[in-house]
Amino acid sequence: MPVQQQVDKIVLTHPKGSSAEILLYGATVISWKSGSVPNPQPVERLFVSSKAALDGSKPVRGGIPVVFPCFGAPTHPEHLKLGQHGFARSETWTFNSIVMDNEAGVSVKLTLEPKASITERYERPFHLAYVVTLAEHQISTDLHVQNTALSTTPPLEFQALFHNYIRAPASEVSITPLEGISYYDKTETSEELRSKPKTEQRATVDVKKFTDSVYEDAPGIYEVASPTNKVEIKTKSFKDVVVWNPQAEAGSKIGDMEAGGWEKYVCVEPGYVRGFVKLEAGQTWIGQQVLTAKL
Ligand SMILES: O=P(O)(O)OC[C@H]1O[C@H](O)[C@H](O)[C@@H](O)[C@@H]1O
Repeated sequence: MPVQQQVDKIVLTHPKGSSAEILLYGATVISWKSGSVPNPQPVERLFVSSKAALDGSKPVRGGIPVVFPCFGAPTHPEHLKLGQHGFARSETWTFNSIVMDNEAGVSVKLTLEPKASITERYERPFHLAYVVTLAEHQISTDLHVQNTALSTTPPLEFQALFHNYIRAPASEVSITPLEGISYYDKTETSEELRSKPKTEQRATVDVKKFTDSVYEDAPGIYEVASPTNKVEIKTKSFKDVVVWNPQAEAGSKIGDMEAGGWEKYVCVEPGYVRGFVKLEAGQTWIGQQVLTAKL
């Protein structure tokens, strides 16, 4: 069966051999196994910590967590009761439907609407739909945000981001093309330095040291390359991208990170995180990424 509905997750299987697993908790993609043109045998492309909780007790340390409506600690007045990265990654979504099931792609839709656990911390009405589509060498994730409020209310203001943990040796991985793009360095020691933009000088960005960089107005198409995995990330409506690897310096302090886990991945996270999307009542915004296995 190309779409298998289990108690806690949806498993997608493509007729050409690729597969994906989506946890209903957080709509988190926790596995994407894909071959590529040069290497047709499917292999795991995402990193999930062996210490990650998959039982809904906390956001998943790995895969593709969905960040909404705030990135990092909340700054918007409507988000102040929310935790880091908002609520989308820590709520259980509903399996809505199979969108497509053929050789071109196997696609499902999950949804999230206001419920008590959300409305006690966040008052704005919204409808989220998340469409995950698996193709032979690709997975795409589309987040549809609808402002379901009455037309007299002010726009819905939010941030959104896909927190991709791409499996790759951190000592060898490079991310391109970010040269010349301005970024905010969250590893800096003071708020003053963290809020001062720097300009990326490197033709290829690496994560050999603790890295937490928010690139603003980035190209929207990236290559994450290492000797064992190469993934292209093509995005729509996400003007920013975050590159994060904690290395031992910060990684050893993360409770659900396996020992040395930071050596096995890089997070390359397309998002709209500098400023806010402003969505008028009745309107829908779509943020999208397509990940393509290239090696
Ligand atoms: O530990 P989490 O809440 O999952 O956040 C993990 C990381 O997410 C992003 O990459 C942020 O830029 C980092 O500052 C943060 O440490």
